Amino acid sequence: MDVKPYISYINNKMHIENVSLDTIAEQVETPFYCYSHSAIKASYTAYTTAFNQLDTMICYAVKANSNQAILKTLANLGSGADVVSGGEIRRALSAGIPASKIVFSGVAKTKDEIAFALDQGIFQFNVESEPELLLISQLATQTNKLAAISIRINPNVCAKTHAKITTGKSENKFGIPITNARQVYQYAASLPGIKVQGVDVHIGSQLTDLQPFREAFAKLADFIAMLTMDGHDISVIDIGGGLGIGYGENEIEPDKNEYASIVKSCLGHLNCKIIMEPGRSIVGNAGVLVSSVVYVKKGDERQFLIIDAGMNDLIRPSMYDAYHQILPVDNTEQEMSVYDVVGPVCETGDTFTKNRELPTAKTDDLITILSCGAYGSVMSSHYNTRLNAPEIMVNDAQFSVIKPRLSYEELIAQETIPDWLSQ
Ligand SMILES: Cc1ncc(COP(=O)(O)O)c(C=O)c1O
Ligand SMILES: N[C@@H](CCCC[NH3+])C(=O)O
Repeated sequence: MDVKPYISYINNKMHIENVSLDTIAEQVETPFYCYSHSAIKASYTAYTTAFNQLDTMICYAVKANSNQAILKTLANLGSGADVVSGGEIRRALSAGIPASKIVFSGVAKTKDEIAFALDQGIFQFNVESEPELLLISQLATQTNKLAAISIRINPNVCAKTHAKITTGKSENKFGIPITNARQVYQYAASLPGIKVQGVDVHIGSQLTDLQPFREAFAKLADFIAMLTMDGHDISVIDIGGGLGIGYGENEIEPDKNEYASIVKSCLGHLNCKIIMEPGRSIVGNAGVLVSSVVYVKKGDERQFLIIDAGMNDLIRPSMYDAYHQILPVDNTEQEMSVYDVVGPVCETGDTFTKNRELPTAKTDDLITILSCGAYGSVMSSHYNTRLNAPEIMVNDAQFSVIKPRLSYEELIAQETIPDWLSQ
């Protein structure tokens, strides 16, 4: 029985590809993240297939999951990287993604980060403000470099997604309002050390309705036509990321072919290189979080399934009220119970779901939280001095630990007590 591509029940045990999750749990201990190498490859390839009629470069959004093994998987497929910090540039380079395929987004690029990116020779800066543009120009001029830039346009489009991950409305901090972007392009063209090569847009994340993309890309096409009339040579269009995934059971995912045809119909006639920055839609459904039941606690009104993964491991439910499917690793239990699934952290918000009907569970049973490959491990913390959930990658019948669990000693050793405090 297939749960997601490359995640299925074989002999009543949930498997990622051909490895049973309980086999991994015996060796690694819960909680842990587990990713399917083949699922990542399949979603990347779905993009290249859908976009095969356009000149495209996929720059995987590193923020979604920046583990070196994930980046290496994508580097091997030819992917570039969309990065938002000097740290992410270093991660991408270290996994073998060449600087010539790196685009640098983000509203707060610092002097050091810009200098490093210039030094490495990245493909382009996606500029988000005038002061940033000036700083890039100054740093490029000082080092005799030419910085290729796109300006991120804020098209003031409603992305119809969660308010906390909407980025293309005028009240959001991202990009330059489309209403004054034309002047900013003129300003950019007047600056030394700057090569204006493109236009960039990213309106939000987890978009399941494609209409907002159509709206944004149509605005972008008109805007590019105006830039061309103004004498700018626009050869690159960065359409950002944002394509959503199915989190619910049997939820239909937005179709990549339909997305590609929208891009083609809105922007194809401009004959530019199309950059895209997908994150979640590459890794989101390729990963799960596996956890054990610690206790089943009966309250007056509710029954709590207390598990050993917490909001420090996966913050999406507490932060965005995000829905994640929860399934047992062993699916033989037929009886159902209603639970609030909660973690060990001392916060009421450490709740994965409320009133969810799940197979009746007991201490030590393994459960899986699905769709955790994106914005899972990368957003985790050590809150409550909890050790990180290790990350595992499965490839067919083999699996490898791609990030180990730190020990308590290693965790505590990251801090120092000043001499003047020691007695
Ligand atoms: C500039 C930029 N590009 C790409 C992404 C990746 O988005 P997603 O993971 O929704 O594809 C984000 C995150 O929303 C982003 O801010
Ligand atoms: N962290 C968000 C996505 C943010 C996208 C980054 N621009 C999530 O978990 O859904």
